This record gives sequence, structure tokens and C-alpha cells, in this order.
Amino acid sequence: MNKRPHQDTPITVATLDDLSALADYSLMDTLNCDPEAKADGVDHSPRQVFSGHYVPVRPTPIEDPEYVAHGKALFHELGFADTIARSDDFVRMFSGDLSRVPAPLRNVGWACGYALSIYGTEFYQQCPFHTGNGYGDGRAISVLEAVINGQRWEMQLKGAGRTPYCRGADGRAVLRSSVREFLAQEHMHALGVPTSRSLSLYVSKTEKVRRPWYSEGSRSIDPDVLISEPVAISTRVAPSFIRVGQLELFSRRARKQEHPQAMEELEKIVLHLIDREYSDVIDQSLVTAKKVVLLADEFRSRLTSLVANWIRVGYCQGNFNSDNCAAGGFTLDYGPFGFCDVFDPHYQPWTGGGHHFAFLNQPAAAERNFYSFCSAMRPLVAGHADCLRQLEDIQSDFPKVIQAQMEKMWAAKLGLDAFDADLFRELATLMLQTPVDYTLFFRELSYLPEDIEALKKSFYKGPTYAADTEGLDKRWSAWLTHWHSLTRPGAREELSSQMKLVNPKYSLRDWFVVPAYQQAAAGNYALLRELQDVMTQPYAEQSEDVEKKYYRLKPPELFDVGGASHYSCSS
Ligand SMILES: Nc1ncnc2c1ncn2[C@@H]1O[C@H](COP(=O)(O)OP(=O)(O)OP(=O)(O)O)[C@@H](O)[C@H]1O
Ligand SMILES: [Mg+2]
Repeated sequence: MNKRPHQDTPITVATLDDLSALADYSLMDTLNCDPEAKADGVDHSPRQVFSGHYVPVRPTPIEDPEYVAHGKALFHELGFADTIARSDDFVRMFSGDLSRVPAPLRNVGWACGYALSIYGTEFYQQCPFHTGNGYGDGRAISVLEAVINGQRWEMQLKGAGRTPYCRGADGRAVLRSSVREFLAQEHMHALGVPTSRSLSLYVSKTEKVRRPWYSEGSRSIDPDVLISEPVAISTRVAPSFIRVGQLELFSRRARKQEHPQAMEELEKIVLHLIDREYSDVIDQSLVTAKKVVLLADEFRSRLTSLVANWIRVGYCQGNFNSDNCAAGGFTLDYGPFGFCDVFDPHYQPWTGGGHHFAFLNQPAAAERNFYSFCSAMRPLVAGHADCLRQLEDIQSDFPKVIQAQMEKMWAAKLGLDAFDADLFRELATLMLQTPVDYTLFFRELSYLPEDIEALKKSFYKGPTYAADTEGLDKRWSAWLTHWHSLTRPGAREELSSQMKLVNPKYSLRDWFVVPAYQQAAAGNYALLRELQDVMTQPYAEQSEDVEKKYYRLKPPELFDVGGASHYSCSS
């Protein structure tokens, strides 16, 4: 993702014909197609796919699509005219109807299989056939790759109907989860955290599906009602959608010698990954084993930096399995995620996710995914003792590297040049005992307050605080004094501005998003657009109105409410 252009580019795409001129289908042209697949992509039944990197799949369009939103920043970066998002043929294509796209665009897309490791352990049970051959993109279908100003992008529809990997489900995404993913991708990008990006979001005016969900104000852990929700298709964009799980699928097949081309397919997918995501840092002319070592080294630095960034902004991925871990080192799959309110190392919004994926356990979860990645790479370096040793060193140094990234991140949040363990330990204790709102606390600290009054804006004032307010206030004051003594003297304004670029003012809390998707389901997109606006400038002060609405503590009545504080699924 480091090749991403940051500046607006002149408009080059004002019609679908313009886009089709930029299309380049090299994944379908260079990787292996499932030899048993029919080229027209209309067989959507769940089945085992034994070999090949992709299956041609024709998306199932949603009925009567209506424009909801488009990723404005991405449009400008790509040189897309805003008006194209509402034009008939663009709407048709990105709501899943490829039947009338202009050549060389094709009327089939592709879906990929991938394997699953949960916290480093290989799993097969989630595949309906218990073999791993029926697991993969169950509702994600890529429809093109385009090269735009020298940068290649893959565009992928989510919710575009069944694929052979749909595991018997309908392949749809509801508006609720699509709005969450759409807004979160935009927000993360604006926060400076590498992520897949939001291109567009369309909803069906007539087609609905039933999903388990929470009744209004429900405090139940599991959904307590079945609701009928409009279906939607969002399109996300990235240099590739290769996941660690995908590399594992081919590596498991090579390891078990499942078919004669298994080793070659593993090598091909890894070289494809390098080409899409790492071509600027890995020399094309090296032998594969050497490329793999460089890949592991670079992926480790991206992954450790990614997770430190998640923690910096209060993000919990919730389900950080190897199949939700993009091999390009960016955030992928905004299903059971959340941005925390209260600072809580155990914060985990997804009730099915388990403690091992909780907020401050994410470095350890990343380590497990990295181990799965390294195991998947091993067959490619097996014949090169040197490379094998280097890969093992890269793997075993992961904890050290992530620890260094975390310390660097905490130091930056605190505006310090170096991490101070004592200061941090006391802060973490105070944040837990009070407790504090994570975003508000660090933002208030960024104004360099002389006393703790301003910091109190971030206090939720729990039972420990109520029981000994004076004692805790004293400790907070002592902590603040200690903190001031460690900050750079002079240049206060510069320090404050620097901290404000590390500590966002606004974060996409779920209780902001709930009314936005509820209103959107009733055809009113005003709140969604307002949120899109606010959350794409998370470091800016913005207006007083915005501050009043979005820079505040979570109201007590919203704690523990299903759908606003936790969810059991993310469909
Ligand atoms: N084929 C499908 N049809 C309908 N719903 C699905 C399908 N696949 C997954 N889901 C829903 O999405 C939830 C998350 O599953 P998973 O992460 O595998 O898919 P995803 O969100 O579509 O993934 P990704 O963003 O990683 O492509 C599941 O619990 C399920 O509720
Ligand atoms: Mg997923």
C-alpha cells in the first residue's frame, strides 16, 4: 500500500468506457483457473475446488439498486469524476450487473479459496466439506484490476451473491454491515492506517434478507430477533486481496502433495503477491527463496506497524484469523470490529471472537498470523539452508520487533521522544481504575493541560474513582507532573500539534453508526453522509456543532446494548 498516490489526480474516468480502458485482468490471465470451473461463472453452488487460484464467478446483481455513497477521497486519488458514482452504467456494474459492461471489461469476476488458521492453529471444520476445499470468498467477487497512474488496483464487490465458497449461505451483505465497513475503511484511511478502501455503496430498494439481530435496546449477548434488512453491495479496493490464509491453502496442498501442480501453485501465488504488494522493495531478478526472505522481512515490518497503529487509534479487529489478515499488511474485513470508548485491554466487541483477539492482545494475535505465514513460506525455502535460517530468524524476532513498534507508538501518543516504562505503567493503571475514554483522554492530553481538570472530560468515573476521588485525582496530578517533566521543554505549540496528529479527535464509535444505518435503511442518508464527512477528517478540530455531537463520552444508557456495544455476528 506504500505506493498509494496521495495527491488528487486529474480526472481521467468520467464514464465506464474510460474505466474499461484502464482495465487489466492480469490475475485471471496469469494465475491458474480452477480446471473444473465453467467459464461463464454462473454455477454458484457450494462445491469443492481442488486446485487453481481462482474460480470465475458472475456476480448476482441486487434488485433495483440505489446510490448510497462513494469514497470521495479515493475517487479523487484515482481521478474518477464524482458524477460517475450515480451514472447508470457505473451503478449497474458496481451493484453486480456485469451483463452490459463495455469490452474489454468482462462479464465474469473471480472468487478465491483460502485456508483458515485461528490463533496459529490450522482449521478445516469451517469448510462444509471439512477438507478446506470449499472455504474462501463466500460473498466477495473481484470484477477487475485497473492500472491508474502507474498503480494497480483490484476492485472487489462484497455481497454480490453466492460463490462456490458460500458455504450454503446467500452471499448477500445487508445495508447495516455494508455501511459499517464502508465508513470504517474511509475512516481508517483518514487516520493514516493502511486499509482496503471504499469505492462505492449501493442498496437494493426492494430486495431484503432475514438476519438475526438485536431488538431495540436489547442487552442480550446473542441476537434476540430475526429482522428483514435491505441488501447492499459495497466495492472495496486494494492492490490485491491476498490473505495469509490464501498462502496457507496452497502451502497445505504442497505439503500434503495433494496434486502434481501444488508446489507450482504455491510459488505462483507468492510471486503474484510480491508483484502486487512488494514489487518496490523486492528485486524481480532474485530466485524465489531469496524473494521469500525479503517478503517475510517486509511483511513483518508492515504487520507490526499496522497493529501498533490499530492500538494507537483504539481499533479492535475482533476476528484476527489468518483469513482476515491481508498479506499486503493492511486492514481487511470490517466485520466484527469496533473502535473502543473506554480504555480496556480486554475490549472485544465481537461476542464470538474470544479474549485472544481483544484490544491489547492484537500484537500476540498478529504474531500467530505471522507464524502461519512463515509456515506457509517454508516449502519455498526448504532447499536453501541459508534462506531457511533467515526465515526462522525473522519469525523468532517478531516479538522483539512488535514490542519496539508498540513502545514507539505509546511514546508518540504521549509526545515523548522515548518510551518511559514507569510513566506508562502508572498511566495504564490510572486509565483502568478511573476509567477513561481512550480517544478523549489522549486528545485532551494533546492540548498539554497544566492541571487535570481538562483530562476529567475523559473520565467515566467508575466505582473505584467514586470510592476514592481525592486519592485518584492526586495520583492523576502526580502523573501529569511527571509527564510534563519528560516532555521536551520549549516549543509547546509544536508538541501539541504533533500530538494532535497522532491522537485523533474523532473516532467511529458504533453508537454513532447505529442511527446512521437505521436511517439509511429508511432511505435517509443524511446522517451517514455527515458521519462520512466528520470521520474522514478525524484529526481536525471541526465545528463546534460537530464537537458537541461527536467529541463526547458514551452515554451510560448505551453501554452493553447489543449492536451498539457488542454483536454476535457481522453479516
Ligand atoms: N456467503 C455468505 N453469505 C452470507 N453471509 C456470509 C457469507 N459468508 C460470510 N457471511 C457472514 O459474514 C460473517 C463474517 O464472515 P467472513 O469473515 O468469512 O466473511 P466476510 O465478512 O464476507 O469476509 P471478508 O471481508 O473477509 O471478505 C459470517 O459470520 C456470516 O454471518
Ligand atoms: Mg473475513
